[in-house]
Amino acid sequence: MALNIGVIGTGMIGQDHIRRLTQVLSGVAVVAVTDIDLDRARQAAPEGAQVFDTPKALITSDQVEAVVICSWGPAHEEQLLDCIAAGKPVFCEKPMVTSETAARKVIEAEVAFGRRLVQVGFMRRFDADYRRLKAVIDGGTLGAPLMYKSVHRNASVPEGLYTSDMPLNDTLVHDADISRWLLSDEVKGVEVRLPRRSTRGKDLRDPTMVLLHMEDGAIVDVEISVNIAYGYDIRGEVSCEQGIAALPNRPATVITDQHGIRQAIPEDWRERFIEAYDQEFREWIVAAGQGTATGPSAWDGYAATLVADAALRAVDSGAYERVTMIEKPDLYGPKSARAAA
Ligand SMILES: NC(=O)c1ccc[n+]([C@@H]2O[C@H](COP(=O)([O-])OP(=O)(O)OC[C@H]3O[C@@H](n4cnc5c(N)ncnc54)[C@H](O)[C@@H]3O)[C@@H](O)[C@H]2O)c1
Ligand SMILES: O[C@H]1[C@H](O)[C@@H](O)[C@H](O)[C@@H](O)[C@H]1O
Repeated sequence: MALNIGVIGTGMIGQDHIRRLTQVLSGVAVVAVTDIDLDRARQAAPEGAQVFDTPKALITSDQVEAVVICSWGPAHEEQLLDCIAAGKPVFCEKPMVTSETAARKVIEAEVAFGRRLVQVGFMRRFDADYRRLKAVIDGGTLGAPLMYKSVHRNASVPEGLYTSDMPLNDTLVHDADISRWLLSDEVKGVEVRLPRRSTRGKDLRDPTMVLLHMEDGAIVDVEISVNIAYGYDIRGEVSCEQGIAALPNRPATVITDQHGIRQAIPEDWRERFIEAYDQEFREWIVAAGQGTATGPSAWDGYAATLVADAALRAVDSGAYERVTMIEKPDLYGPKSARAAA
């Protein structure tokens, strides 16, 4: 029997996830959709799916067994809390929420419910290249990780919708999460450096350099550009005591013509992480079918939110900003990040 899903938010990624849930993956059916733009929801609705007027009506509908949230970050808190109140497994796109207070409310609600329901859309953890990179680090043959370089480049971001805090509370959250996961460690402090602005970014603070200080002493340098023009370029290199481990270049057809010899670069996240998104949903469908969630948790969403908040403070203060986490509830596994890895 297929798991009946309701999708909230039918913009770019909502439509892409509806495509994979209806055309790529099995064991699942999209039976309901909603968006504040109801016309967009109607256009995106797969055949036979009901269009709901509000997220709450969709979440509480008897037809819907599990929910996928693809609305804007600031809307996630209320929708997540409604899913938890309804006891329904929920996949929530990153950022889980956009403030520490909201993140703690989600954690408190899930802990009170007593079972994991939330998976956050940190798809890099499902990417085969990142998984192989982590296996090398965890294998220990290169010794302890000392530094990690995370390069995060978007060709462009939607003007007007992508606002000045978003390099830190929408884009950086991926690098924060993947750093914690790859290094099996928590972030204890954040610094931000602002280079000369790109004129392509107009009013945006772009590019941005962020230093994440990890508990074990490793330092991550994150280089974010959200208007780099040439494509979606994600790089990662871990520098260890006895060697370097890096993400490979993505294989792409080698084109030779009058302009030279070249390989195409993905246009955006949909292309670069297509297999990773498929895999994150394969794993989500299995867990949601059992009434729970695995994968990146509300705790991971909380941790990334704290890093984003600290980075935003660091922009204002120009100083090192500490990240202070609450004690990890048992629901989210071992207290130490290393034991949890
Ligand atoms: N994991 C990834 O790589 C990845 C990639 C893209 C986007 N995202 C995340 O997915 C979310 C959506 O991004 P997008 O690029 O699809 O944006 P988008 O603007 O294209 O789509 C968002 C949609 O949500 C709708 N919406 C906003 N608030 C709503 C509300 N309160 N209730 C119902 N509908 C609402 C909007 O009308 C819009 O149709 C964001 O949180 C973004 O950070 C993640
Ligand atoms: O919402 C998107 C998405 O998360 C992409 O993966 C990221 O590269 C972008 O910077 C962000 O705006």
